[in-house]
Amino acid sequence: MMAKLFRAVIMGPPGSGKGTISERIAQSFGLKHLSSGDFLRENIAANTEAGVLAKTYIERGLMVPDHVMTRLLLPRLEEMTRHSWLMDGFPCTLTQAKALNSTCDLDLVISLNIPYETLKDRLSDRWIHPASGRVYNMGFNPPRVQGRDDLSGEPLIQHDNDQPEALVARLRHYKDVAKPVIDLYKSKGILHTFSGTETDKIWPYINSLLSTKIPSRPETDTQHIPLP
Ligand SMILES: Nc1ncnc2c1ncn2[C@H]1C[C@H](O)[C@@H](COP(=O)(O)OP(=O)(O)OP(=O)(O)O)O1
Ligand SMILES: Nc1nc2c(ncn2[C@@H]2O[C@H](COP(=O)(O)OP(=O)(O)O)[C@@H](O)[C@H]2O)c(=O)[nH]1
Repeated sequence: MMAKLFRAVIMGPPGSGKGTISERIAQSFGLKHLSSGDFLRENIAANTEAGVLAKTYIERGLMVPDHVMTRLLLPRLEEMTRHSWLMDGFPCTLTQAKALNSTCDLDLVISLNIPYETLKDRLSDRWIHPASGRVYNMGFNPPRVQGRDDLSGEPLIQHDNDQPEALVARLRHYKDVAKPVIDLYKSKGILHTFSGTETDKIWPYINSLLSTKIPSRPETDTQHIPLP
């Protein structure tokens, strides 16, 4: 049992490997992987009031407004008093970061810095199982059966906004909104940036950093657990 709970955030542009690396961290260190996208999808599927509202933005390829995100996520994080967690996809604006700040003290922020050409190649080949958010890449981690989710066997889809035409605008938007968030975490001394073109080469550095911060594996439950 770890003496202190560990709270971390992973940031990076679309396609930088946040989800992929989060899963590895969750498996290796027992942190719960919390994903803002998964949480939104669950609220949409459950037809909650916030889910219905969020859907109207997501369907148009827009970010969900800050006040909706914070109202949805912060109460859930406050409930996670007994768990160490890694948050993927939140905060992504300064307003969200300040709101998170007032709820908990983060121990560490991982920022992924991946070249544009790499993001473009990865995303044009990203396939998603919409119900679970499980992600595949035809070269890097292909499904066992082409076009089908490994666990459910259901069809995989591609998102229009993963295609190169939409990517430039998404990246520009990410850079604009993420910069003040990154500056905030840098000023707090908790930011760690990793650059490269291959997740398998970045991973050992993240692994060894976390090994110095999290001495033992805190929980036996290694599964990805979306927020309740
Ligand atoms: N922190 C957030 N603030 C506002 N909107 C968000 C946030 N996180 C997620 N969303 C919205 C916008 C996304 O289009 C949608 C799905 O999120 P997500 O599953 O993270 O997919 P994504 O494809 O946009 O991200 P990425 O490409 O970085 O994996 O939810
Ligand atoms: N070719 C390749 N694909 C990768 C690598 N790392 C992740 N991917 C794939 O790239 C896509 C984006 O990764 P993902 O983890 O979803 O990134 P996120 O958008 O930041 O959460 C997915 O299809 C991954 O399977 C890598 O090192 N090489």
